[in-house]
Amino acid sequence: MDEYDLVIIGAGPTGLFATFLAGLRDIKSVTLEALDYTGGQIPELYPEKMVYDVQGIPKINATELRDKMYEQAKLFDGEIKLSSKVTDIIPDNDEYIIEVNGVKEYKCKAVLIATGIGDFTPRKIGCPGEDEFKGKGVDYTVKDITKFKDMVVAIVGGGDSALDYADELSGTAKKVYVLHHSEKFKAAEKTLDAVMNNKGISLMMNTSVTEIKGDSKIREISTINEKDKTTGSIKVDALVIAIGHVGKANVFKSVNIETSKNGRTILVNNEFQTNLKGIYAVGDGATAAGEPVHPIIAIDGANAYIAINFIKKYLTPNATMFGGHSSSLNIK
Ligand SMILES: Cc1cc2nc3c(=O)[nH]c(=O)nc-3n(C[C@H](O)[C@H](O)[C@H](O)COP(=O)(O)OP(=O)(O)OC[C@H]3O[C@@H](n4cnc5c(N)ncnc54)[C@H](O)[C@@H]3O)c2cc1C
Repeated sequence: MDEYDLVIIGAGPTGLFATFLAGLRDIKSVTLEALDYTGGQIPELYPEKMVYDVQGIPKINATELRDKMYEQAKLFDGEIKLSSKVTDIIPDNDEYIIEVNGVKEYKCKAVLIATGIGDFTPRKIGCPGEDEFKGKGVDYTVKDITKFKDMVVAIVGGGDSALDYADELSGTAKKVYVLHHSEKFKAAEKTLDAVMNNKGISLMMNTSVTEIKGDSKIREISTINEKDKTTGSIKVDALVIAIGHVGKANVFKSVNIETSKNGRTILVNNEFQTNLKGIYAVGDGATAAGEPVHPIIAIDGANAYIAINFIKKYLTPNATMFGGHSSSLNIK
């Protein structure tokens, strides 16, 4: 069994930065990622979007940002293992044994959980036809806009993802509908403005999808107005269901890690330690307040910086808390 000081679970933006930081602080680490690629939400949910809110980078394509994060993570030869889903964390005296894909693979002194929104299980509508037409016109993300060229597309949802997709697709699709079950959207002001001012998008408030119909592919959706209960139908070529993910803080059966009331995030203290000694959590899937207040790369990264410093102190009690400015470290 390979032994490490630290096992980092998840190679999304937070896990990648933590990998770099562990190297910066001379912590022997391995990062385990369930998927066969790194970057977490970026490749999964917005590979083609531009990102503007990373310090020092005015504007960058999300996939390019992920590639740079990977390059940074590998600066100190930090080990990153793909297709490695952590299925359990087993206490072993003061250490932990990490089970990967059902097999006990690693032993470590500390664990940093950076599993974000989990394994990207999309929330479903739960109507007839949803499973039948999945992949035959029913999608849960938009990864390639060109796939929707000249199509009539209905998008279900009222948050940032749904409205972003609508705005993006309106330039490529023939027609875009947004169906939202309530009368208020839950999106950022700028996103909302863009959609409200986009004449290519038809907004259908208080509207839910009740059935998805078709033959070898989707042809039509049935709808209901939640307020006056009138029913209707729309002929569509594609349906994008963007109503979030079933976020569930990872449950590792051999340890009882405390989570928020809704079970979606792991609770941490101001050192990013969970209720268990030696197990830390950071990123979109960890919070002191129940829900992540700022689920963005810069904040998650800053928190990873603090977490790694506390982990360093945990592993080496006489180490200094701050490892020094990177510009002073003579990194080759
Ligand atoms: C549409 C959209 C646009 C966004 N735009 C921006 C933006 O412009 N700027 C910004 O700063 N932020 C943006 N974000 C948010 C940003 O992507 C997240 O804050 C960030 O991805 C969180 O990183 P994370 O590593 O904590 O979690 P995640 O990105 O969710 O990554 C977690 C990783 O852990 C892995 N994992 C889960 N369980 C296990 C397991 N048991 N074993 C091994 N691996 C596991 C997952 O496969 C995943 O790769 C956006 C998010 C979305 C959805």
